[in-house]
Amino acid sequence: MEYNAYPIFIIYATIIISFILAKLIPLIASMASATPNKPKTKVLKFGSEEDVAVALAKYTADLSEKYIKEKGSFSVVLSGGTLIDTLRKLVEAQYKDSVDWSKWLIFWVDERVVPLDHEDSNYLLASRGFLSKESPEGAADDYEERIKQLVESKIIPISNTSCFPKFDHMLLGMGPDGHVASLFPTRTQRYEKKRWVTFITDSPKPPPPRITFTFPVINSASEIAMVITGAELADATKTVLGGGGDPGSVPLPAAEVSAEGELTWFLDKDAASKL
Ligand SMILES: O=C(O)[C@H](O)[C@@H](O)[C@H](O)[C@H](O)COP(=O)(O)O
Repeated sequence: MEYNAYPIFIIYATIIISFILAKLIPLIASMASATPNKPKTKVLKFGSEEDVAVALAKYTADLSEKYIKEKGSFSVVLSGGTLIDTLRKLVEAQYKDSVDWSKWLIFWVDERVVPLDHEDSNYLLASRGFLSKESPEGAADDYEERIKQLVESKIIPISNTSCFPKFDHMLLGMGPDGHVASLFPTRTQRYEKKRWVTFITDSPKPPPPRITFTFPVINSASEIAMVITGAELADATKTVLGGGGDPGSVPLPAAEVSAEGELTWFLDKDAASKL
């Protein structure tokens, strides 16, 4: 009787193919579901504004060391308002001498179009606590032109993803209405998609004339810290982070912030009280 090895071969082949498929299918499924480079968001809750200030100083000093080691400079974009005071720990002894300030490139995410010595100037606020122009439109054009010069001289890179300037670290505040920078819920500047810097002449938050980075620039940053302290921000924080807000309503500007690297929310107990 001729021994037919054919069925045995089929059985072995079926076993081997089944084994390979059992390994491959989960791998293909995980690769298909993986979201390429999905930016990360972290929410850190602290007991007090003082605790936020301590953590924010360490976070910023660590990023400063990382980026200066990687690229020889550290481009930092600051919001105005209470953020500057919450950065106060960075100029205390622990970091004052260890941070390589000479490699920092400091920018403002927005500025009030007032003389640099005006009480409302973010520059004055930062130059006091931490570091004016013709029209708001002219100031916006000037600021954008200066950033373009820094991009041309390769001091500020362009994001390969967005083709907008890519800052290392942005520190943003938020208003009770959910605005960030000078991008307000009820103003059109929040929808600007081409300009790097735009202007507003009727800011709901005084003073009315301001210039501001646009969302394409903000969302091209490597790291963004949303520094949110105080009970007056609890509602907006809940709307953005706690799934609040009316279904179908236009998201708050703060909800549209994303970083190409990591977005970290620093909340004190009061701001996080409704989460
Ligand atoms: O120039 C500004 O006013 C800021 O850039 C603005 O976006 C600020 O960060 C928020 O309004 C929060 O301000 P406070 O921290 O002062 O509440």
